[in-house]
Amino acid sequence: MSSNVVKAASPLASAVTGAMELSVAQWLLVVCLVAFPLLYEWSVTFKYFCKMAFYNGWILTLAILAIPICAVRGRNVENMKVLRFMLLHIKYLYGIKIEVRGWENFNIKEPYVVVSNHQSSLDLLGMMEILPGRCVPIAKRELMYAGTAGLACWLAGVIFINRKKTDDAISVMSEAAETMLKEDVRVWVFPEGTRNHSGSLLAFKRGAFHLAVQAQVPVIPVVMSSYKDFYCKKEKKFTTGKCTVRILPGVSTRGLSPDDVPDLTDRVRGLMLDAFSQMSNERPGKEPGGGH
Ligand SMILES: CCCCCCCCCCCCCC(=O)SCCNC(=O)CCNC(=O)[C@H](O)C(C)(C)COP(=O)(O)OP(=O)(O)OC[C@H]1O[C@@H](n2cnc3c(N)ncnc32)[C@H](O)[C@@H]1OP(=O)(O)O
Ligand SMILES: CCCCCCCC/C=C\CCCCCCCC(=O)OC[C@@H](O)COP(=O)(O)O
Repeated sequence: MSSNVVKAASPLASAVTGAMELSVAQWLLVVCLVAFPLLYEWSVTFKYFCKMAFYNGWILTLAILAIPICAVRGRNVENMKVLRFMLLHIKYLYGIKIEVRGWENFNIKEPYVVVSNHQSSLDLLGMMEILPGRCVPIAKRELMYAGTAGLACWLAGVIFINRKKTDDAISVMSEAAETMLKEDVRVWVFPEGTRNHSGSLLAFKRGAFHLAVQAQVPVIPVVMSSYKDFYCKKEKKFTTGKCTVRILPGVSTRGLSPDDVPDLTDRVRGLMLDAFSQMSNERPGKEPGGGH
């Protein structure tokens, strides 16, 4: 009888002894494996940091794959296609539905300058969704030093500007005007010049419009709807959601001179602000015609 009791208790006993034999590192692993999913579901903030860390980490990792493919061509705008195809799936990983309107406005053979609003690094998703052929973004110089992503950007012909040195930035953009025409390249600029998640548009810098006037090419405004429903840096919120990207009709710059740039800038910003407000009113749960 007593030997039976000993036998019955032995699996439990050996499990307890086994558990006690776990090293500190193994215990930590067990706690992490249990705590991580619980915390992820329970804390909106924890989820936000995990999703942002993975977003950046995944881009840096994808860049490792992109670099050797792009290196075959050397620094070349055609490499932008490689980056685009590498990044297109991220919206599925994050459950972000992107609806595009106005594709027909990109049906222009000649080069043009795309200007779009800049809410966060997530803009990369909307940008890659619609990026036209032979189109490169203008980016702050700091991005060039973002490890593998910086190198991939350089190989894809991204134009880097030093925002701290206006003269340098202007001369890089003047060079870009020549390259656009000589090499049939389109340029994507964020005229707000920095990320802005205030729910509106900042004042526009004029570089993009000088560029378009110098090259005498149209400006095509692109507006991405507010991410407010699924992403907010301040509240540390990042859920799934929907974003609408609208490509507006091109604005001609033919015959315009540098003196017309302020007016052109205001006109394009006005068009984009109208579209942005309209799209904010269309957000699910909002009455059409209601406020933001
Ligand atoms: C797999 C791996 C994938 C990796 C990811 C890949 C994707 C990466 C995507 C990356 C996305 C990254 C996204 C990003 O990184 S966004 C951040 C970087 N982008 C920008 O900043 C672009 C927008 N900025 C501008 O256009 C600015 O105007 C610049 C930078 C040019 C100067 O700004 P600054 O603040 O220094 O000066 P200012 O604007 O007060 O201008 C001063 C005066 O100069 C005049 N002026 C301006 N321009 C020109 C010109 N061309 N010819 C003649 N004149 C010109 C202008 O009218 C003004 O005069 P006035 O009017 O007051 O008399
Ligand atoms: C070994 C070195 C590791 C470095 C790690 C760097 C982490 C960065 C990782 C991945 C890069 C992701 C590419 C995201 C591209 C979007 C860039 C972006 O949105 O830049 C912001 C810029 O428009 C405006 O800048 P500010 O709002 O003025 O600030």
